[in-house]
Amino acid sequence: LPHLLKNVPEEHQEPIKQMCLKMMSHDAYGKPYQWTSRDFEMGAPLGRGKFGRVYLARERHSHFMVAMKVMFKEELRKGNVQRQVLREIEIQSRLKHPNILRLLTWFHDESRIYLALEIASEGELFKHLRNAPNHRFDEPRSAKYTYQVANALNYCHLNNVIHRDLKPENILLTSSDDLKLADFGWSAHTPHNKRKTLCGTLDYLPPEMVKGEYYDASVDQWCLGILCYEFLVGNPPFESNNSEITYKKIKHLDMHYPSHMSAGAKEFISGLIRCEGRISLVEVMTNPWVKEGMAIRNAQLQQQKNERGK
Ligand SMILES: CCc1cccc(CC)c1NC(=O)n1cc2c(c1)/C(=N\C(=O)c1ccc(N3CCN(C)CC3)cc1)N=N2
Repeated sequence: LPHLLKNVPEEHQEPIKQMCLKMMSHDAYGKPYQWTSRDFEMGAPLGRGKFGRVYLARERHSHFMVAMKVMFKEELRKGNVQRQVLREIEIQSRLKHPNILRLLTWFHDESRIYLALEIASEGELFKHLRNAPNHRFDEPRSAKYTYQVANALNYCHLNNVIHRDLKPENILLTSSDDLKLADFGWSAHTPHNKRKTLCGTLDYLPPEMVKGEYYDASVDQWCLGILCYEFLVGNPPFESNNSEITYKKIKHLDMHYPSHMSAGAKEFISGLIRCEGRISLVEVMTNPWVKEGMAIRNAQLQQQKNERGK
């Protein structure tokens, strides 16, 4: 709760506490309060994914705002993804971290499943990447976001979860320029040595997955390297319009660094995009290029805030 309240002005904190007490409350028989869609007023649509739509919604009594993700059971059954959604719910409801989108509660009726999620008011990160000058972020901004994703992934690994589907489309941005890892549909509990059915974008797949070999949590370090490269360059390093070529490039680490990239960034990324001996997530968070970049980004934002405040 404290981290949810951190950005909330004093006078609004009480209704939120009431709502959270209701969430954690139990009736006389110890049964937790059962939420239904009637507890919420549905608002503007925020976005849509393959299996769901997300709307702004407001809890009737506390006026607490949530992002309500609505999925149709029939669609999930047809797409054969019910198990994934249940795993997403089970995993995301347990994870509590400032850079992981909170699943506040969930419920269902005869035809739909509802996930009441934390709001990220700046939406999908990849839209900000595409709209940035030259379709790429500067090094301080890329370093800060890389730090925050590493922090979230490290927390996941400490909780025996690997995300496995890291990409800009699955990351949301808040109004305080913080990232939120969302969409744990492909996450899994470690140790997880089963083969993963290939799906989604190939650009982020590590060599061990491309070759169908066994893999461990370090796949998330590889994906973090690809993500950081995409922040800095605007596209992932092995991208091509032919999946066979993408596979080959991944297997042979056939990539190049554009001239605008600093030596610190290149050296950092090459510590992640490699077959063996990827640097750990803690080493990512203590890397000089990452730490200095993050400090510069936060100082720039503070400067902008002071300017606005004048
Ligand atoms: C159902 C949608 C879906 C499917 C699959 C995976 C995911 C996670 C990324 C999701 N989204 C999801 O779960 N989401 C959970 C969420 C969430 C999505 C969200 N915000 C937005 O989607 C959003 C979009 C655009 C936006 N504006 C666009 C125009 N700008 C000028 C101002 C800002 C502002 C907010 N907050 N919590």
